[in-house]
Amino acid sequence: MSAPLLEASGLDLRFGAVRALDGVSLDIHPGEVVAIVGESGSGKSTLLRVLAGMTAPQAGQVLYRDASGLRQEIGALSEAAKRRLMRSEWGFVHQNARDGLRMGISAGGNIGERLMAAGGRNYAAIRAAAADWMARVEMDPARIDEAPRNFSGGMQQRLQIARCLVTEPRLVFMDEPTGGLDVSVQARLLDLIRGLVAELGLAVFFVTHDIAAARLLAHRIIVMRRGRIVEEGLADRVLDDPRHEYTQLLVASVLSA
Ligand SMILES: Nc1ncnc2c1ncn2[C@@H]1O[C@H](COP(=O)(O)OP(=O)(O)OP(=O)(O)O)[C@@H](O)[C@H]1O
Repeated sequence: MSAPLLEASGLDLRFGAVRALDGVSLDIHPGEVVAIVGESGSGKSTLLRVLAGMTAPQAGQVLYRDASGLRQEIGALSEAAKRRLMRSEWGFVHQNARDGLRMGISAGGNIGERLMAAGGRNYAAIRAAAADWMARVEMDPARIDEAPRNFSGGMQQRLQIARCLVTEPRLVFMDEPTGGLDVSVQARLLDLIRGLVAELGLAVFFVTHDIAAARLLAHRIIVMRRGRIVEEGLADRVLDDPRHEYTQLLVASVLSA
């Protein structure tokens, strides 16, 4: 197997008396999709933010192997270096599309801006790429000049995904990417994400409450409870043969829902 893209070890983070992360270690390999599941408050979003360098852990480290093969400790990078990484090799899809879009500029501008941040300068080519990406996420490219507020929640989420993927990052973090959307919209969006992730060979960490989404998208599942990893393994194994009592409860609560 190829060397890990990202390796986290011994991550600890407390908020007062709450241990949001308690000795978390994990890794992800190129092209691997890892779902982080667990009940509300188990530390999923905190873990994602720490892995993406948005929040510093109180102990432990996150190492990232960049496109040139260099292993970098995320906590030791300057803010500018982290922003560069986020513009080029990484992407982040927020639960709320508004957190990942610029609401004041057009749909095409939202996608094109990320290409320009990555060094694109040819306006016609950027606009063509933006239109192409709108089509890839099943949006109407004729609406390229419309502002995000004109689009439904599901369409805004598609736009956020297009903005994130247009630069073909190596590693994408997704925090409940279909949370808050209607169930029918969620299903189509999950299908779309699954297709794009496979086509681009992306490595993805994605946080979800939704065991069905984890089954659909993930190769591997990490189960968190009270800031700790209680179980991890291949998605089918974890869901069909959960070993930890807590995972059994999570899976059973979905089956009986
Ligand atoms: N900035 C913060 N200040 C104080 N406590 C926090 C902060 N962020 C998270 N916590 C606490 O840390 C714990 C883990 O929170 P986190 O948001 O990571 O859980 P989660 O599994 O993502 O939950 P949810 O599914 O509800 O988003 C919770 O008890 C939460 O209240």
